[in-house]
Amino acid sequence: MSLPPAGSIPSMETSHDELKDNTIIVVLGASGDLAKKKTFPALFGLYRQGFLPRDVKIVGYARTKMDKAEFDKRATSYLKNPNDDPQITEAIQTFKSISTYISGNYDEGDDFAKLNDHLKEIEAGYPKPTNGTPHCNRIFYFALPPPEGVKRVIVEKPFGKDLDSARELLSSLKQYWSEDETFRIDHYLGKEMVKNLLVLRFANVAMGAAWDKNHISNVQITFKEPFGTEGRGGYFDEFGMIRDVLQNHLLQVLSILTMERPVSFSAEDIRDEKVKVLRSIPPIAREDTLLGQYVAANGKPGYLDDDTVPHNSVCPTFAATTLWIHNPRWEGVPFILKAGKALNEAKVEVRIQFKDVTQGIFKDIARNELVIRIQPSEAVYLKINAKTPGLITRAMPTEMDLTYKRRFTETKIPEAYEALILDALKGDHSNFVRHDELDVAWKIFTPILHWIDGKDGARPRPVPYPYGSRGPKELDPFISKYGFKRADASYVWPVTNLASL
Ligand SMILES: NC(=O)C1=CN([C@@H]2O[C@H](COP(=O)(O)OP(=O)(O)OC[C@H]3O[C@@H](n4cnc5c(N)ncnc54)[C@H](OP(=O)(O)O)[C@@H]3O)[C@@H](O)[C@H]2O)C=CC1
Ligand SMILES: O=C1O[C@H](COP(=O)(O)O)[C@@H](O)[C@H](O)[C@H]1O
Repeated sequence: MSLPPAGSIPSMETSHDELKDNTIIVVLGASGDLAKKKTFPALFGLYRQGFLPRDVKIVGYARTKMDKAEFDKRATSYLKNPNDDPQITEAIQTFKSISTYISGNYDEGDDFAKLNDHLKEIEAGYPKPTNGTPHCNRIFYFALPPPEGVKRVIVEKPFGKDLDSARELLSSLKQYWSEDETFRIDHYLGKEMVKNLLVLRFANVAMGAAWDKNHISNVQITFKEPFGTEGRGGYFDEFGMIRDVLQNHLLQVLSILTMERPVSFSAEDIRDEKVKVLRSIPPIAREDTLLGQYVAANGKPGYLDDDTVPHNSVCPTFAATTLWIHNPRWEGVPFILKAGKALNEAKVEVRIQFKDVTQGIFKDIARNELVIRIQPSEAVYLKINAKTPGLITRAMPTEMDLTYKRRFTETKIPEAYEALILDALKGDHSNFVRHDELDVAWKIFTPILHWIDGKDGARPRPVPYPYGSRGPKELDPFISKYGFKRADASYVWPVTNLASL
C-alpha cells in the first residue's frame, strides 16, 4: 500500500516549530483506557493521512508487563476498519511496525533510563544532522491519571519568542494547569539581592525619600558574562541576548525597583504592582537600542567561529536598551538595561545615579550612586562625597559599604533555585511570573525583537566588540546620551591612601 509521504501533505501555513523529521512520540500510560480508545486511534488516523513526521516512531510506556504482540493488540483494538478495507488493514500493519513498547514504573530512575536507551537506539538509526539544529525530536504524551492531592507545575523560560507565541503557549498550558498550579520561573527572582530590593526600598525611609525623578538622574541594570556562547550557539542564535536576559531577568529587576509599595507581601499584591509599572512602559524604540556581537580577540574565538552558529548570523550577543516609565514617579528617568556575553568581567548590578548636587559651594563634585551588586559577592554600596580627612576642606568621593560576606559571615546565601523550589513547595507565587506580567513584558520587547528578526525589513547588523572587552565602543556614548556621568577618577577602592593623592 502506498501511504502519502508523511509531512508532505497539505500546504496550509505551518508553524515555524513544526516537527517534520526524526521524531519519536512517547505515550506514557500506553496500557490504559485513554491510550487504547483515544490516543492510539488518533495517532493512527494522523499517520494514515500522512500528517505525522517522516520516519515517525511510536513508543508506548506503562507499568503493565506485556510483550509486543499483546501491546499491538491493545493499541490497535479501537482502530476502525468496518468494511475490512485492505488499505486500512495494511496501514494497521505498518502502524504496528513503527510502534514499540517498554514497561516500567513512573517513579524509577532505572526504568526511565531503560526507556531512554530504547529511544537512543531508535535515534541512532535516524540520519545525522546537516546543520546546527538537533536532529532528533521527542514528544511525550501523558495519557496518565492525575496524581492524588495537590498538583503544581514549575515551568522554565523561554515562555515564547514574542507576544503572540507567548500567548499561544500560555493558553495551551492553561487548559491543563490553573494559574494557581503554575509556577513560571525567572531564577533572578530567587537571587538574594533581587529579593532584597523590596526591603531596601520599603523598609528604609531614607531610600524611599529619594526614589523618584526629582533625585535620580539615570539607572543602569547591567548583566556581564566573561564567556561566550561556547557550544550553546545553536540554541542562543534563535533567541539572542534580548530574549535570553533583558526581556526576563533584567525587566523583572526593573519592575521591583520601580513599582509602587504593595499593600502587603502577598504574591498578588506584589505582582499587581509589578504589572502596573510595566504597563506604564511603552515599547522600546529602535533609537534607544544598541546591539553588538563579539569577535575573536585575546586568543578567544568570535561568536561566528562557533560551529553551531550560522556563518552569517546577525544575532546580538550584546544589547543595551533604554526604557521609559510614564508615571508621575519616573517620567523622564532613563532605565538602561544592558547585557552581554564574552565581556571583561562577571557582574550583575543595579547602578542608580543621583542628580548633581546644587552647584555654588561645590563645583564638579561626583554624583551619588547607589550600587546594588547582585553577583558576584553581593553588596550594597552608596558612593558619597565626604570631607577629605585632615586640615583641608575638600570633598572627595568615598562610599558607605554593605558587603555581605564581611557583614554576614556565618550566613550561606541560598542559590536562586533552592529558594524558588522551596517557594513552590510552600505554594508561594511571589517570586514567580504571573501570566499578565509575561504578556506586558512581551509587549515592551516584541517590536524591537521583530525588527531584529527582520520581520519589518532588513535585519539590523550588530556592531562588533572584542571578546573580553567592556562591549562595543559605541556603549559609552550611548550611556552618556542618557545623562550618565562616570564617577571621578580619584575614587579609589577599597583603601584610599591620602598621601598618594
Ligand atoms: N562592596 C564592594 O565590593 C565595593 C566594591 N567597590 C569596587 O570599587 C571599584 C569601583 O567601583 P564603581 O565605581 O562602583 O564601579 P566601576 O568603576 O567598575 O564602574 C562604574 C561605572 O563606570 C563604568 N566603567 C567602568 N570602566 C570604565 C571605563 N574604562 N570607561 C568608561 N566607563 C567605565 C562601568 O560600566 P560597566 O557597567 O559597563 O562596567 C560602570 O557603569 C569596583 O571594582 C567595585 O567593585 C566599590 C565599593 C564597594
Ligand atoms: O537564563 C539565563 O541566565 C544565565 C545567567 O544566570 P546566572 O544565574 O548565572 O546569572 C545565562 O548565562 C543564560 O544565557 C541565560 O539563558
